Amino acid sequence: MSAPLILMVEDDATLGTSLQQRLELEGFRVRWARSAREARAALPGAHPAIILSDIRLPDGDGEAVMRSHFANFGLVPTIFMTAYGDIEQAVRLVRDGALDYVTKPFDLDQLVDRFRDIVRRATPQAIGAGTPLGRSAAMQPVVETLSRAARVALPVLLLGETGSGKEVAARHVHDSGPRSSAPFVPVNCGAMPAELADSMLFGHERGAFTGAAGTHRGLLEEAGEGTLFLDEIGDLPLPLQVKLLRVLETRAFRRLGAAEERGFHARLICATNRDLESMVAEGAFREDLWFRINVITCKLPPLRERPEDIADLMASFAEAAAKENGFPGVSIEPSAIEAALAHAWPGNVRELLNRVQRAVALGANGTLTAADLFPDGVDAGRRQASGGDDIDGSLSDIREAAERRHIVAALAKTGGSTKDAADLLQVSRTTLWEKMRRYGIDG
Ligand SMILES: Nc1ncnc2c1ncn2[C@@H]1O[C@H](COP(=O)(O)OP(=O)(O)OP(=O)(O)O)[C@@H](O)[C@H]1O
Repeated sequence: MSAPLILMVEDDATLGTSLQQRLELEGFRVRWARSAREARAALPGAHPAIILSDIRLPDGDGEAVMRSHFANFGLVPTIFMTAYGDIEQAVRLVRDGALDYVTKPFDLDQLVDRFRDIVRRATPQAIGAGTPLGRSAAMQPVVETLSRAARVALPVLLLGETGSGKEVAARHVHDSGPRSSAPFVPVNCGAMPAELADSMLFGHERGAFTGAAGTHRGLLEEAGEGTLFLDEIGDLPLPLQVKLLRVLETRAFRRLGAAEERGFHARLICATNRDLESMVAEGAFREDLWFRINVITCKLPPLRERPEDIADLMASFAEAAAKENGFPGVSIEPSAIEAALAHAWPGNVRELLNRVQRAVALGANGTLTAADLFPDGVDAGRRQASGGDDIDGSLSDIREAAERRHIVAALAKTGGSTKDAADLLQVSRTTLWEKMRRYGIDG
């Protein structure tokens, strides 16, 4: 795969040069436009993974460039660079579809981390049918429901906290079913600027509105016979909820400005971390749409409720991160697994992935320690896990939780061998089996 392309729009030669050098060092390709005119000329054929743009340009502003590009070619993750005083404009830009803005002078390390995250999220190869969703007891009913869902074309609604793996689950359903060779089209409903949302979803004909220079296929059309994944469906504005409902009822839609209808053939998967039922009760989400999308419902458990998966995920994230950084391999210290098991993971699998990637990239000697994983302090993680200074649970609850964590860590260290884990824990294999059964740990 070629290096991700960043289209940088910046008229300041000094800042532009240092950004270009640093980004290229980090493995990105950079195309540098020094004015609004150059950006407009470069954008249509460039297909950048990310746009990094100054707001004020000598011959215009980045805002106008972004709007016309989004209107004609769809959203591209865009980060604006602003000087003090442009903040109001930057906030408006984010509301209109830009991903974020940074205030000059900004921290380049953080910007590079952000870019990596954007590229990773947009790269589907890390997930799919081949991704083990999890071996834990809490994930088993989820895996079964998703496998059954893959075989039928009914709508699926995925619920769960942010970062718990809803998009991974959606791709899994798509990749495991008969539509796997057709497109999987993810749409972040929360990130669609209101005035472009119609055109992004349904497409438009040339001249359908000011600025519509050519025809544009919308996301419904892009999905073809594949899967349309509507992430953050709870953020879909009410007028669009009405339009989506009509599409689901008639299985047809119309491009903006078009006379004829087109068939909608894709399978629908929706996801949200919001409480749709309460939204329905409050009138913020249409009940009829909720009935339509809520056919097969599946709740992804938060990572803290599936501790048996933590060691597996750490191992696979560490291996991938080592490969990405050109390291021969990484060994994970038991203390790191212990610390991970004690952490509350408010950001779920995404937080684990980010922590492991950072730990592998910055750690030394090919070993991942608890301190690498929690540079902010292992104790901070523990406190969160146990709910601050509250003394919660009896002594035996706490002893059992610690015993369980220890067994999971030993099994992870021995690659699942109960014999070696029993040796490590200095108990008989029978004792180990009994405890595994009692704590619901898979062998
Ligand atoms: N089983 C898994 N195996 C590998 N990676 C995973 C797994 N589950 C989640 N991830 C990774 O964790 C991150 C978050 O997952 P995902 O985007 O699916 O979560 P989400 O619930 O859709 O989050 P949000 O609600 O914020 O959209 C992604 O980088 C994803 O690749």
